[in-house]
Amino acid sequence: MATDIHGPVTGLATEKGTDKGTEERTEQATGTGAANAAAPSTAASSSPSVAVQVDGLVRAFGDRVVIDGLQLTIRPGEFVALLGRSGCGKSTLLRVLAGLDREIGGEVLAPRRKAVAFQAPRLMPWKKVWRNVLLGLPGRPERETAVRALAEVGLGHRADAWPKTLSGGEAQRASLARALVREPDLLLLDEPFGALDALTRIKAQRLVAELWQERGCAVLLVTHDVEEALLLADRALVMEDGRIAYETAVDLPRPRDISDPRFAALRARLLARLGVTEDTEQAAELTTQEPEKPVLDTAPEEAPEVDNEHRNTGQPHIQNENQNANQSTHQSTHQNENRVAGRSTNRNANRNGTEAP
Ligand SMILES: Nc1ncnc2c1ncn2[C@@H]1O[C@H](COP(=O)(O)OP(=O)(O)OP(=O)(O)O)[C@@H](O)[C@H]1O
Repeated sequence: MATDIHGPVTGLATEKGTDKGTEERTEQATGTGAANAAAPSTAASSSPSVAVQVDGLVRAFGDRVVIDGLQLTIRPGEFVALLGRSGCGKSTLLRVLAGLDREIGGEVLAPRRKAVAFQAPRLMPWKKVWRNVLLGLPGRPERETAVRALAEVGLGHRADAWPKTLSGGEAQRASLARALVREPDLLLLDEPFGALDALTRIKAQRLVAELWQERGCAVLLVTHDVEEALLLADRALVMEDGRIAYETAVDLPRPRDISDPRFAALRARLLARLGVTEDTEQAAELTTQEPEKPVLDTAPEEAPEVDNEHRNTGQPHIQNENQNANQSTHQSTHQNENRVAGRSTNRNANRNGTEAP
């Protein structure tokens, strides 16, 4: 499975057992920028309460500091949405977490098993769909492994198709199958629905919600869509000035209903925070009723249990408000076109005939 070590300094990856505990498949990377790339590696730490821990992350391109002392914690199984204005560094952060960018400062702790799905499905046109799904997997994975993953996203019947014969939604699902086949403890999604039409997008959101609930992995979803964030996530973050400037728990029952006044209130508040609200007065009123929590001014009520002697950077922790959000049980994910992300133990039983995108 995924074994890449990220960061300019290699950390020690641990794989203590064969069970799926995220805490036992965690890797750490530390760095203080390219200048310190030869610093000694640190031992990987593990904690049952943390899937991702980022302390003081810095990423600059030339003179331009895009990520500037960022702090982030994601719990195992937590679904987090990352919002922010274009160019604020969301994809850069995701690439760091994915281990695709090593020129960093600060410390990053992430599961060894992680997978990324981008907005563009990035399928190799000269390989059949099932071979695309297995791309990059170590060993000699069997076709059946790919077919199973494809079946999970409703594409089992297209295993032998060529990528160019897939629709946009099908290609995105194949990309998702490629991520899932890695059995990630952390699934990184970079605007995966951005290129899809509205209906396909809704179906794809449902599919991701169902897969998340079945798999139980932590998810970080980069999106520009506030509603999408609120439909899917336990917690929504806003990135600004190279940091997580704001976060809010999405403490709403699933499946979410956009007509729920609490949904509307959260939406207005997030839009206001992003500076794109159409109704500034309403947002201001809502903000007054329930004040925003600027992350960097918030005392850590529940500091994540990170057993890491290198973790004390003296920077404030991110408060996490979503202890139980992904533990709630729900009946169906298809009650309403505007509802997504219901928990089901039997996905097929709850699809109510609705096809995946
Ligand atoms: N390899 C690179 N070299 C130089 N600059 C880069 C590189 N990658 C990203 N940047 C710059 O870093 C900034 C953040 O980029 P990033 O793609 O992370 O933003 P984003 O928040 O994901 O934007 P969007 O929402 O538009 O996708 C941008 O100004 C971008 O131009």
